[in-house]
Amino acid sequence: MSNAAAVPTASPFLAACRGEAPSRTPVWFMRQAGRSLPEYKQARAGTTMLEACSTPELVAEITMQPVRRYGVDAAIFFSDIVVPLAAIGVDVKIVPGVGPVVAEPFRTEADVKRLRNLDPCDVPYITEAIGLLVKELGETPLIGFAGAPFTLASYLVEGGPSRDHAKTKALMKSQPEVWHGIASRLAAICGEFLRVQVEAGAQAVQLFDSWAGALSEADYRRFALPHSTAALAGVANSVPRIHFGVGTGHLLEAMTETGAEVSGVDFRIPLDQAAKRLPDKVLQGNLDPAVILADDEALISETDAVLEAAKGAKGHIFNLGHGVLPDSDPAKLKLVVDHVHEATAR
Ligand SMILES: Cc1c2[nH]c(c1CCC(=O)O)Cc1[nH]c(c(CCC(=O)O)c1C)Cc1[nH]c(c(CCC(=O)O)c1C)Cc1[nH]c(c(C)c1CCC(=O)O)C2
Repeated sequence: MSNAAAVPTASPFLAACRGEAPSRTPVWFMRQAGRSLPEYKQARAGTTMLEACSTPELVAEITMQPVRRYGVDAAIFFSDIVVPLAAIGVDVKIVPGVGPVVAEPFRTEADVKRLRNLDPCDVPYITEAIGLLVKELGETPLIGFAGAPFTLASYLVEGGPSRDHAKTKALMKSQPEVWHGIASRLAAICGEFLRVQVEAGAQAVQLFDSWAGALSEADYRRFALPHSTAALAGVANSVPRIHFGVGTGHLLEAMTETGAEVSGVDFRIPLDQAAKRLPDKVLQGNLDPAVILADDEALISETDAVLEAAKGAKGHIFNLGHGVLPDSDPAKLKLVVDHVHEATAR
């Protein structure tokens, strides 16, 4: 049984996710916990990212930091998309300033078998951290998340971050059965990772297919969509599901076929255009993260432009169009939260 029912629908974030009229437009930020916060740097000192992610008290503390500071309408669980891979024994490290690096890349039939299923017993620290958070968060909902199979597979196949995803695309085209083997195992792992978080008390989930925008629509449909759909099916009919990718303007409609209730829109597509294309979806987004570094006047007018563009949508959750940049001033993020709340209070 999930604890989702215990959360009052008074949460503006959950009301918006369900397509109901919230008391104000809810706001949260992708990557709201992290390097832009001095208290984060202090909490993380002397601990690697993956160590931090498996220490429940630290996970709970870091997840709470942006909630306390900004008054956002949702917390995002402090973890990383590679945590479930590390949990099943994949030799992956998160290198500061680089990202996930995989010691032995996955490229053959034999490599498919290196991906075993995730068991809830592999991630007791996730269940424990969420238990701590549900108590501390009170009425603020917690968003669980996972990386989508394509984005995770890109790290596994390339061996690390990649601009062009060339080895991944080459594998899809030349050995589709190996590709589908890797991606379907990743879908099972992602689905289970989401399920563990929901069972522990996460009230919504976001599937990050950050790099899906690198695929043509035809390739997305053939090589990524079935696996993302399978991953999200693990938590269907239990909590609202948000689906997000970067540079995915050409995939907006295709990505909704995963069944996600909320479509995350990056900053390249105006929300009024997204609303016309996705009339049945609640939209999340999409202030350009770079605008947080602009002066206050520009920041407020760009924030208002996002709110205005979202008016034709079925529902709107205010967010950035991708993650908070490390140089962001926390005071500017606070300004955006307060402004959205004041401008939209009903
Ligand atoms: C692609 C991806 C990753 N991780 C994630 C994605 C998808 C989102 C996106 O498109 O950005 C998801 C993620 N990673 C992290 C969160 C935590 C919650 C939050 O949104 O605040 C979330 C939701 C923490 C993190 N994940 C990471 C950090 C920074 C590590 C640190 O502070 O030492 C944080 C706070 C590390 C990480 N992990 C990853 C990258 C590219 C990096 C950056 C490496 C660097 O530049 O240092 C992989």
